[in-house]
Amino acid sequence: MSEGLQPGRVPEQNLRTTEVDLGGLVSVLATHLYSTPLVALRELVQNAHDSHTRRRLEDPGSTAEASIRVRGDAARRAIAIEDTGAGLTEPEIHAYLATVGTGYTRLLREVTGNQELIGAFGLGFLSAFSVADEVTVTTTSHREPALGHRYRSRGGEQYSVEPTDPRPTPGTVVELLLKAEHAHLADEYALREVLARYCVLLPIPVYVGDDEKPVNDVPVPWRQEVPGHLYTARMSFAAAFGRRFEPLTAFPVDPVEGATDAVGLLWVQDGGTYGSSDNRDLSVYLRGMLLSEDARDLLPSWAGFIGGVVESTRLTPTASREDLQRDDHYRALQQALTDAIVDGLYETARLHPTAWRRILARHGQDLLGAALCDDRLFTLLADDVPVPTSQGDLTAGALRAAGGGAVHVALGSGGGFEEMLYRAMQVPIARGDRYAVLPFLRRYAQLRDCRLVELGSESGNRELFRDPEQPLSAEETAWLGAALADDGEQLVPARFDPPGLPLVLVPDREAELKARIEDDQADARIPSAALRLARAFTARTDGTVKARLYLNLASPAVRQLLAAYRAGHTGSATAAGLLRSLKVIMAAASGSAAGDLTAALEGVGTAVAALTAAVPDGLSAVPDTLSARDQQGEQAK
Ligand SMILES: Nc1ncnc2c1ncn2[C@@H]1O[C@H](COP(=O)(O)OP(=O)(O)OP(=O)(O)O)[C@@H](O)[C@H]1O
Repeated sequence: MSEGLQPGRVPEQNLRTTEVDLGGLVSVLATHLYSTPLVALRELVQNAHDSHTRRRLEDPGSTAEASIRVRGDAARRAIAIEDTGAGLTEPEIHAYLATVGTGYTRLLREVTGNQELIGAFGLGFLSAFSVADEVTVTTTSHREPALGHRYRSRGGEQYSVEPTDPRPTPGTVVELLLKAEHAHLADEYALREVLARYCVLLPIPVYVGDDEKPVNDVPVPWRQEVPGHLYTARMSFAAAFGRRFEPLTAFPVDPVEGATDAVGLLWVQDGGTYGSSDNRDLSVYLRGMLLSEDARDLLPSWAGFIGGVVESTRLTPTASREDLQRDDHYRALQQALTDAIVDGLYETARLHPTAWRRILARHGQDLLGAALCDDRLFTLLADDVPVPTSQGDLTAGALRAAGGGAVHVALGSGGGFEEMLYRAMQVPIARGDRYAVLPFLRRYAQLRDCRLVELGSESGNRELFRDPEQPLSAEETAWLGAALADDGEQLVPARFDPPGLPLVLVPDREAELKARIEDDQADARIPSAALRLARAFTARTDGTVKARLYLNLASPAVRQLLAAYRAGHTGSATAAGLLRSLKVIMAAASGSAAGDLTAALEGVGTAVAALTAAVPDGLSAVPDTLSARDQQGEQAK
């Protein structure tokens, strides 16, 4: 390292002061700091609110009614924000309002420790220039009620202050002459809607236009002292706040000693969710002002059905105050919210059975996934959450009872021979291909000590396909395998019903599932915790056996075939070829691809031709060494 680059070695006489290009800085702060022009409104209402708090601290005897009124004048393309707070003296205008990065509010909070004061950075006022061509501030300080001052600026870089008539009572009006592209902000309907959300937690009433009813008059449940009506208050707040969905239930967020001071309300939203849908909706307030309308990352990823509002003084906003620093407190709040949801769902199950039933019906799929991500939820939901089955939604307990003590789950996407058999027996089968169903039932079976029959896996099929009474010799098995099975198929001698069915091909659903969840796309569709579990379960299959070919040794056709083979009957190869064709045709009919259907159909014709070719000549058998084609050739001659 050269000497000049070492820290702390710059000679004193070389030190220069950094120049600020004020115009550039103002433009960046005013137009690029915030993501939406609506933030300017929030900042100005926040200043009005701080000014009331300041007035209360400095002038406790004041009898002035604290209120904020926002007016829109579409014809003049103007908005005015009016408060009856502390006002500003002329030196304060220069020192605080017109000095970027310095505000009185932060000083006041540091001196008084008052946590209701919102302002911190001394930047918010600049946002007015992001929406307005011209900003006028007319103010009278409560310290000098006989004086009025008017600040005026276009663009924020230069400003003027001139004396004017004092306001009738101390306070401030900030007037914005809007830029053409922001003219819509002057519409009072729009103002009402925006301010109702931004100001819902502010204690001072905020009015729009000449309204007599403030936009923030919805009682805040966690500030109520009427425990008797608390649930009703929570539901009304959630209904007023949740824009997209009705609430099904609502529960509190309470401070956690040593972890977070956050308070608020969470609710379960109406409106169906699916495994992959994410309607998490959380608004975060800091000292009463809306900081983030989409703080979904504070909620657990499995909680796609939760909406809510929280406020905390310990979260640290970014300078734009539209997002939060990911610090220790943020993480503590994440944990607290997860716990609040779990506790809230327990409370709902216990105290509000009707709501609980609706939640289970609406969000069954999401809850299956949630149960896999949190043990407490698994305990709560294991016996209540509906599982999709071949006979509609059933709880795991009902599935188990109907399955004679075992829970049956199909790994495939419906259909298939094994499912058909169970349907005939009236046993409901859970849809293992649906989101979270299979890992949920595996966990259920493990914890509740019950048998899980996975149709489509080797072990599940063993339930259907019993071992043969007499095992085949290795030589016979090899001959049958070569004659009947295609690549990736494993021949399994067995016994099953009905006896008329000689063989059936069953794809290995576990191998199919493995291929599906190892697909890159799975990451986007399935929450990671559920995916991890599912992958752990399919790790036990290597996927080389794609299908099992169960051969029914109880079937007369197969018995006959074996007898012919054992007797060295020359027609056994032809008969085996016929069964092979039958296998392919049946698999095609049940929707699973196996072998070449056209070749199989041709094979039937060839076999029939071969078996009938000898009859006219009175021959009892066709030479075994000839292939079907050769036989046809012979015939043609
Ligand atoms: N309506 C008002 N009444 C009285 N004083 C005001 C008003 N609006 C702004 N001020 C004064 O101007 C200062 C600067 O305001 P500005 O909005 O830029 O920053 P802030 O509110 O202090 O901090 P932040 O950037 O965090 O909002 C405030 O600290 C306050 O002293």
